Amino acid sequence: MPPSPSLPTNSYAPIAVGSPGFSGSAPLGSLACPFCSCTGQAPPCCQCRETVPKSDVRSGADGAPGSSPAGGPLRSRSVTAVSVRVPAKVNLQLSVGPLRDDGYHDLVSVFHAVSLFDELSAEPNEELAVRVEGASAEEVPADGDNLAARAARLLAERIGVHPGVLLRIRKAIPVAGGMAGGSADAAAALVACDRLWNAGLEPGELAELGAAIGSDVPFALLGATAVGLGRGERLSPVPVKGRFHWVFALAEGGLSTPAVYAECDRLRAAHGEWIGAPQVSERLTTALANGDAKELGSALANDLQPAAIMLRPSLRRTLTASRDLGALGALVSGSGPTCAFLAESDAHALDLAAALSDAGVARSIARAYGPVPGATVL
Ligand SMILES: C[C@@](CO)(OP(=O)(O)O)[C@H](O)COP(=O)(O)OP(=O)(O)OC[C@H]1O[C@@H](n2ccc(N)nc2=O)[C@H](O)[C@@H]1O
Ligand SMILES: Nc1ncnc2c1ncn2[C@@H]1O[C@H](COP(=O)(O)OP(=O)(O)O)[C@@H](O)[C@H]1O
Repeated sequence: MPPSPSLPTNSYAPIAVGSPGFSGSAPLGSLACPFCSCTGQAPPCCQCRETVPKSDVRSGADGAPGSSPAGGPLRSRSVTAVSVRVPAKVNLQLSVGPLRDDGYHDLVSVFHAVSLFDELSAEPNEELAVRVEGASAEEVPADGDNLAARAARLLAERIGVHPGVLLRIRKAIPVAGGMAGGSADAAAALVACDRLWNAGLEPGELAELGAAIGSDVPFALLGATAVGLGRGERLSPVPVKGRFHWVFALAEGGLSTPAVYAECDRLRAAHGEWIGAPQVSERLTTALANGDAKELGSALANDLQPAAIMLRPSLRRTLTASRDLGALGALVSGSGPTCAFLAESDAHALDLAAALSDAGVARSIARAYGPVPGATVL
């Protein structure tokens, strides 16, 4: 793990990765559900049982709603296969601080989990093995370099078992698309293997292992909407009212995350920009709390966007087209090259998706809504 970062000054008290309070802890000192704006109950609350489809509500192997997806009570019966569904993310705000000595940047990253899911199943096997299928499977390593395999190995080392597991991954999240698909699969592998091997780790312990794999893995475990500080791994849930509707323009080929960060540093140096500690946008968090899509659309911001456009100039056309077609907001998702567009409603998202498809500015178009829960045992 990289050394502890200096924190930006804002009102968010991050949940320490590794603490038992990692999952479902509340921001701003109140007990709040991360899926909606209610403050009276631990999640899932009465409200999101209504607003989140039943299949999105976290459930344990016994199907009891509300039991912890990542961890949960140690089970004594042996498990033969575990399937986990895990969402993609879009960064609603991605503010990048100066380059740190360890090669990372301090961030304010407002993560938002959306209903575009990879699925991973884990079953006993003699050795650690990976099979990948689905969209762009050929671009994903099917060996020990797969982030899911690395996560399973790390968990096995931690609990002292042989990593005998076959991981089957069905990809729907674009590869190297800025939607954290690899991190999602690593999170799914942690949850699945924890259950398969009866490890019973606390959600915070899984998050700590996840952070050692990649900065975005703890969020893929937590899901919903959360502010990530440090390198993005120190999370605080953000209250959201209702649901937001998104259209994603998937690009041909990916962008390398380290290359985009390096280009961001290069552009800043070339412009002689002074970079201070990033701050959470109150305008954005207020829009989320109020369920105000119009306001959220104009508060979206990504410091990596100029770098992504520099490395992939065609993204400028994609973003411009969406604004012309009436999106409430548009931005590059994380390090790109996927672009995210906010719609007013489900019907508006359908129209926007059709118009973007006709405009021919993307390899393919996907629709999704957020927030949704993190890695969840099916
Ligand atoms: C940019 C973001 C936005 O959420 O994700 P993507 O959009 O690519 O999915 C993240 O910061 C990516 O997180 P993740 O993909 O887990 O990155 P890591 O494996 O931890 O780091 C890969 C590399 O990205 C750079 N990096 C990552 C995180 C960070 N806070 N500062 C950095 O400079 C470093 O060069 C690092 O070596
Ligand atoms: N399970 C996985 N799914 C996707 N990519 C993976 C996986 N394991 C390793 N990778 C590698 O990680 C790189 C980044 O992938 P991904 O997480 O999808 O992108 P991003 O960091 O832009 O969100 C890919 O180029 C791929 O080589």
